[in-house]
Amino acid sequence: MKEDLYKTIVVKVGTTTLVNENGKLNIVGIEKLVRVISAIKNSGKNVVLVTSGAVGAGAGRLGIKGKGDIRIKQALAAVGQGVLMQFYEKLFLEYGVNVAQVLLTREDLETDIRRQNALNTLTTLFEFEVVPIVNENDTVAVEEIVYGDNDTLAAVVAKLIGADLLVILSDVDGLYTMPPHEPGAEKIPYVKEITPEIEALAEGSYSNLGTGGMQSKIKAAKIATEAGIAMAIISGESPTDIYNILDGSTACGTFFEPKKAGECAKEA
Ligand SMILES: Nc1ncnc2c1ncn2[C@@H]1O[C@H](COP(=O)(O)OP(=O)(O)O)[C@@H](O)[C@H]1O
Ligand SMILES: N[C@@H](CCC(=O)OP(=O)(O)O)C(=O)O
Repeated sequence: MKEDLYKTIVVKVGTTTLVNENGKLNIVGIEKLVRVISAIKNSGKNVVLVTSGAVGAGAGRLGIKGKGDIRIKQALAAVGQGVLMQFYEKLFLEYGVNVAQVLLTREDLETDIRRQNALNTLTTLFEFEVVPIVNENDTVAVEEIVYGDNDTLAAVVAKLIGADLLVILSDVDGLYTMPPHEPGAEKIPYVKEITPEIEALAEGSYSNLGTGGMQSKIKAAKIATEAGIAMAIISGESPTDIYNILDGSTACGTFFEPKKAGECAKEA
């Protein structure tokens, strides 16, 4: 891994990578991810893991099917968040990496004093060489003040901590010209600029588990690249691709070029 290309990295993992369709945890997938993040951490970089999956894991634990209304989702998240953290704790500890749970709401990141407190906590965790594991605080985030998708949350956190790379792991290995289950869909390997044409390609989620689909990932890419942060969408099945990205490759999944300082975003 190149030492100086990317120093602070945010890795976001979606429910579709963490939880099987039957609601059980994807043990092999989570183990692979934890191993990669631990290796990156041990190479001396700062890493934040933004994890989804609380609602999905909670539904699996209680044997509840379907997404349900907001009240049900909040209760499921309260159950599933503990399930996820217990598993992350166990796996990261095997590699000698300490982790911390950080639950945030949009209000926390949009209120000056609370945003500063969140930043202080995250930078202090870096000083202690801890990997912060972030999720939205679903139990208290109600409709009007919710991000609702962790892609946006991950981009906002990346901007807050001055990250230089955001990697989004999904059940799809990048942005396609149309939802990948449609015949003729082709992967777009490199996005220099997020134009309205690029935005128009992205649709919502087609799975029972995911939230936001490709639309929220492109929204995240806009926030990140406009803040000068590179972003990649890669398959959750191959987290080792992150090593290649850290070595400077832009050939994995879809790579979004960051804007350079002084470059202005074009009006839509
Ligand atoms: N243009 C597109 N390219 C790729 N995926 C797309 C596109 N439009 C919609 N999608 C959908 O976005 C999904 C990924 O988002 P989502 O279901 O929210 O999963 P995650 O749990 O990774 O956040 C894909 O499985 C795909 O069906
Ligand atoms: N905060 C929610 C995740 C919301 C979300 O964005 O999900 P996903 O589309 O799977 O990344 C949870 O933990 O279930």
